[in-house]
Amino acid sequence: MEIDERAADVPADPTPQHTPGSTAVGRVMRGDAKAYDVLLDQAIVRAAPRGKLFEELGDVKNPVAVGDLVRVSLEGDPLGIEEVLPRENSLSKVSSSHDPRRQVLFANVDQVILVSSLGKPGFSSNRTDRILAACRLEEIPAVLLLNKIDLDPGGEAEAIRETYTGAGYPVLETSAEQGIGLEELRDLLHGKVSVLYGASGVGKSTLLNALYGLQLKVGKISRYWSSGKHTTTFSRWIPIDVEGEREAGTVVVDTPGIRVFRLWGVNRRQLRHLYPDFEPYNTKCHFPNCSHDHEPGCAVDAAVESGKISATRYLSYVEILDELDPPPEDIETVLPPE
Ligand SMILES: Nc1nc2c(ncn2[C@@H]2O[C@H](COP(=O)(O)OP(=O)(O)OP(=O)(O)O)[C@@H](O)[C@H]2O)c(=O)[nH]1
Ligand SMILES: [Zn+2]
Repeated sequence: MEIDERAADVPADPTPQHTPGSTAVGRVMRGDAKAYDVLLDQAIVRAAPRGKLFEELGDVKNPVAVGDLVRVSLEGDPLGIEEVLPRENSLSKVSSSHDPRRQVLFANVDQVILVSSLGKPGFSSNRTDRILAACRLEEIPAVLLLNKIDLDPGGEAEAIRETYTGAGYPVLETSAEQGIGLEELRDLLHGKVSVLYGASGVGKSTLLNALYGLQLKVGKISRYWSSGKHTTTFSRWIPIDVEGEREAGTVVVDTPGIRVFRLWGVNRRQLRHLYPDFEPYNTKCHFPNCSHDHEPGCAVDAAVESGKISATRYLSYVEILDELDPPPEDIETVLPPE
C-alpha cells in the first residue's frame, strides 16, 4: 500500500453526492496550515475549518486535530469544516517556548505507543516521562516501545524495562532492522487505533513499513546530532484494514518526531498524580501537600532512597515540576479521577 505526502488514493472527483446545504461527518486524517484531509465514507476530501471555529478557540492553537470526527459542509472549494464532534480523548502539549497555547496533537485514540530507541537517538527518561504523564492526564493507555535493541551492547534495555514495568507500564522491545518483536507489536496494534509517538529517528516509520508493507519515508540519523532529521512532518491517520480481515479496524497514526514536549494544563500540585509509581506514597508524607521536592518527612523521597521508586523517574519529576505553575490558591483541583 503506497502512502505519499498527500493522501494517495484521493479519487478524481472526491465530492460525494449531495444536496445543496447538506453535510457529512468524516474523520480527519491529516492536516497542514491551510486545510485537512477528511475521510468521508470512501472518499478523502480537502476541507478547511470555518472562521467560527477559530472564534471559539480560547487558548487552544488548533481547532481541529488528526483523529477528530468533523462535520463537513459539502459546498465550496475547499469544503468547510463546520463542527468538531465531541472527542473521546486527545493529547495536548504547550505549543512552543514562544507560544503558551494548547496544541492538540491527536484525538480519539485507543493507545499511545511511545517509541524510543537505543543507540541513536538514545533513550531519554525526561522525554518519556513527560509523555507518559500527559497520557495519564488524558487517561490514554500508554505502552513503552524500545526499538533498535540490536544496538544494545551495554544491556541498557534491561534497566529501562525494569524501571517502567516497575512503574506500571507495559514495555515492548523491537528491532525493526532485525525483525525482533514485530509479531508482538502487530498483536498489540491489532483492531485498535494506536499512535506511534516518539523523537525523530527512533524508527516509527521503519516499524510501520516492516509491519504493514507501507512505504513511509525513512530518514537518516544525523551523525552530528545523533538524532533524526524529522523526516515525517505531519501526523497521519492510516487505516490498515485494506489487506483483508486480519487487520480489520486497525489504525495507526504516524507522527512527526517530538522536539520539545511541555505538559499543558497541569499545575505543580497535579503532577504527582500523573506518576502511577508515586501513588502508594502520595498520602504518606509528613505534609499533606508535599511536593516531594524538598520537604522533610517525604515518603516519595524515602521510596527513592530505598529503591522502590526509580531514581530516573524521580529526577524527571523534579525537572518537570520546576516548569509548572503553582495551583490557583483557591481552586481545589481534582485530577485525574482516582
Ligand atoms: N539499527 C537499527 N536501526 C533502525 C531500526 N529501526 C530504524 N532504524 C534506522 O533509524 C533511522 C530512522 O528511522 P525512521 O523510521 O525514519 O525514524 P522515525 O522515528 O520515523 O523518524 P521521523 O520520521 O523523523 O520522526 C533509519 O536510518 C532506520 O533505518 C532498528 O531496529 N535498528
Ligand atoms: Zn512527599
